[in-house]
Amino acid sequence: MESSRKQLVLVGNGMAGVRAIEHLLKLAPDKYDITIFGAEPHPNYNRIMLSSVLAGGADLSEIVLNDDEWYESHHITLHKGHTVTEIDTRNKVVISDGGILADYDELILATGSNPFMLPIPGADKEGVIAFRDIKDCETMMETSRTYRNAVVIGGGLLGLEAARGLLHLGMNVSVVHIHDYIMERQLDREAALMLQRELEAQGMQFLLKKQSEAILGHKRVKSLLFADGTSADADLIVMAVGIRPNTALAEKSGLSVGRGVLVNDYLETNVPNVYAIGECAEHRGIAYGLVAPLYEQGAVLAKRLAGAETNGYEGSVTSTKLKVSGVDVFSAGRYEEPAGSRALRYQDEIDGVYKKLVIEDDKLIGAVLFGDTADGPQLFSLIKSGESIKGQEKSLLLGLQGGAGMAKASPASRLQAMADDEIICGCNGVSKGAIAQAITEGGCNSVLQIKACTKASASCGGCKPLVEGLLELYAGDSAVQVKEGICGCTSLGRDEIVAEIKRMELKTVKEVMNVLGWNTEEGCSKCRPSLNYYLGMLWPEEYRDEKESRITNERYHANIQKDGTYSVVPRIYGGVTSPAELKKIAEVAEKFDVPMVKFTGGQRLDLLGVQKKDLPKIWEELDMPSGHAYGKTLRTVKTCVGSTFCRFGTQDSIAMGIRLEREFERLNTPAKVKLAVSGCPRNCAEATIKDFGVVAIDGGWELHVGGNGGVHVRATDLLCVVRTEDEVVEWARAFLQYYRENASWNERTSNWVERVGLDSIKEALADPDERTALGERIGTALSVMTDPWKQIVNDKDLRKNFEPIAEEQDRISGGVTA
Ligand SMILES: Cc1cc2nc3c(=O)[nH]c(=O)nc-3n(C[C@H](O)[C@H](O)[C@H](O)COP(=O)(O)OP(=O)(O)OC[C@H]3O[C@@H](n4cnc5c(N)ncnc54)[C@H](O)[C@@H]3O)c2cc1C
Ligand SMILES: NC(=O)c1ccc[n+]([C@@H]2O[C@H](COP(=O)([O-])OP(=O)(O)OC[C@H]3O[C@@H](n4cnc5c(N)ncnc54)[C@H](O)[C@@H]3O)[C@@H](O)[C@H]2O)c1
Ligand code: SF4
Ligand code: FES
Repeated sequence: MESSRKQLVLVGNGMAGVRAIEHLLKLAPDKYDITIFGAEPHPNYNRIMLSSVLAGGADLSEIVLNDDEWYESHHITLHKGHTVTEIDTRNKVVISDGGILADYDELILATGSNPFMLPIPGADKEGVIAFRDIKDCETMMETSRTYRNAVVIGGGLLGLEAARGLLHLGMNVSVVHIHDYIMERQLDREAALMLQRELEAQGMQFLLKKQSEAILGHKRVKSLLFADGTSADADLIVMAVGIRPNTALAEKSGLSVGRGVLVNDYLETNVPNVYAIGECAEHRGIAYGLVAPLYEQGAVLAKRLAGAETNGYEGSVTSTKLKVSGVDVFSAGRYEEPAGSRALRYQDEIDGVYKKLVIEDDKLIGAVLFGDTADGPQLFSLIKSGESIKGQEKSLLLGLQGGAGMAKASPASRLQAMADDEIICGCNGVSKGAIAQAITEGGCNSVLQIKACTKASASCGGCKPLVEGLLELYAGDSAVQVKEGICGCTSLGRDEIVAEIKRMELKTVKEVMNVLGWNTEEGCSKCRPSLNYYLGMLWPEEYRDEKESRITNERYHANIQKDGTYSVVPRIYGGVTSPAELKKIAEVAEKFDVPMVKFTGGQRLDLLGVQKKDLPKIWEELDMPSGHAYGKTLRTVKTCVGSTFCRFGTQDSIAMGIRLEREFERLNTPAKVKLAVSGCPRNCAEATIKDFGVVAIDGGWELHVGGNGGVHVRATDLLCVVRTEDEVVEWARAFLQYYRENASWNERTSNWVERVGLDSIKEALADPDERTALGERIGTALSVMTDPWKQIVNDKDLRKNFEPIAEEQDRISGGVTA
């Protein structure tokens, strides 16, 4: 039987197009058979969040907006990885590069934009990319593992967010900008200079007034040459110099195209039954590059397609917020003072606050805020409403005040006066009405619940003050301040989870998720390994470790390398080996054709480039304990030669190091733990950048904690000075157990010590009874830990996990990666 539904085809599986479909499904769920083509091999994801992924604030798996199941459950045919190459508007059919044909009654084009790539010589070299999609994000993360110098061309929103992410990844980052100050499309000079200073303090370098002329290098980029003859070293160049609406398909198909595909207030193009929305569309001369207007367009188009009444789309006023942690920047409307306007400025160089309001005919037409952006959402709503702010200008500049009238009103009465369809969360297109409904009818009583229910505040976070205001307005006393959850699956923080696991004696990951009301069925790559760790830490003797909740390296007890091979690092206590041991390692390396044998920074031998299938055989032949170079556990104890051989040495650092390594090998810890022992204050073993560092002094030992030699170098804090080797071990046991019991999963001691403060740790460990109790608990944990490779080598079933077929199954079923 032929379907009575009309055929709707969407080209472009991105934020604007899919949002329109979501609206349509609510308005007219049965009207259309829907087919979506998407050039990217992913379901619809939140492009905005790519900046957060790069900066370490989110995982790629967390940014999916509509997963494959969503398409299936709404009977949408999704062609992922298919680019539509032709539209036959006469016969109403589209054709993809893979040869798929789809008839349409109505067709939506939502093809987004292409990043603009400067057409300079060398722009096609390896290492020159844009920042637009998941692939670019992955390339940057991958590149940062091998290369040092990154150059971002373009000091706009995208360029600065990319630069911040690359800094987080440990690269040296220079931002090249063509003007004499950054973000000139959103900020005035004063705000831009304050921003630049702040970003420089974070480690970013700026090359201003630079015209890029050529990219040099053989196959891969080596440097960027400027018109003034100077150059910058570059292993990676990210171009962030603006975007161009992606109109090629529309143009080829005979649609009218200006800067974007031309549309009227109903998002109709010049060809009947063909619509365009999102960044590819041009409406009243504007092609937008932010999501809020695209969502507004999507809502109008959905009404049009559903046959519901709509006044059409009349254009949008936009606001932006830079998503860089530690920096608050907000800009809305006209910031550049057009003729006939007046500006009010407030600048506080001590606290780093700058505010500027632009006023025309007694109306607020623009605002720039730096350092204190709390009033941003309210100022933005005044800009949009166009109401008079006469007499209120100064109070608005210095902070919103109470009184009569909208401009003077308190935030609560201001929110009350807003229309229900006014958008509160621009990033996710959530209206005041939708949030109010979630609170009054949906029972949400915290910002986190509103986020889970409506997506408001889930992206840039700029609307959070408004969401909090609405919560206060509608939930009153029942509103609860909930701390940020450990991930998007729960609103509970680490301490609450650990306390509840203990109180209710929860014993499995699944049980914790069920009992504590997880909002996802399977959890995610953040909460699953965390829960696995907390359960193992709390119930060392009973808990059965869940392999599937471990990160990939821990599941295979080996570090996966960039080419998909693995590494083997046998344990060499204290870094002291013997000719016989070296011979054995050499023979194994030769026998299995190991491409590289290398000393690690922690004084161990690393066999690199090993195939997964060979891992059990290599470990069997080595017959040495695992060096645990892959896990969140004790890695190595680095030692100097100490008093046995060194003329400066006051104590036997080698013996101390070996003792500590034998004591704590295999210990599960929240994050990796590195130790070192130096035989005198010259500190050749670099103990003061380790998680637990021991430095010999005359008549005793200094114990140092919380050091880190990685991306964010941190020198240790002195915990205490002790006299004997036994005391060193006693304090090490107490410190490590206290860390195990109180830090969050994946939190290095350096971050933990900073967070909780050294004094609180000293206080907790000061009491000898408490140290003994902690020592006993770590003893229990250590007593149940076994060598993983001994176990695998002797277990036929476990060995099967390393066979190629298991590998393929694992790839298909997916797992946690980190
Ligand atoms: C890193 C980054 C951070 C950002 N941050 C913010 C922010 O904080 N706030 C904000 O408001 N905006 C932000 N933006 C901009 C925002 O992401 C875009 O405005 C928005 O994604 C545009 O939506 P769209 O659907 O029009 O285009 P897109 O999301 O780009 O979707 C278009 C899709 O169509 C596909 N496509 C193109 N041609 C074809 C074809 N012929 N056949 C099939 N598929 C095709 C493309 O592959 C793409 O997947 C950011 C953008 C980036 C890159
Ligand atoms: N937080 C946010 O809202 C956010 C974040 C990222 C991206 N975006 C959006 O994504 C789109 C792309 O962002 P964008 O920053 O690339 O675009 P943009 O057009 O806003 O900024 C590009 C910047 O590059 C500079 N530039 C141009 N040519 C240059 C050259 N040859 N050398 C050096 N600098 C040069 C420009 O002066 C400008 O400041 C925009 O629509 C933006 O709004 C928004
Ligand atoms: S730390 Fe002191 S004892 Fe150890 S090698 Fe250096 S100088 Fe010698
Ligand atoms: S405005 Fe960005 S998350 Fe709401």
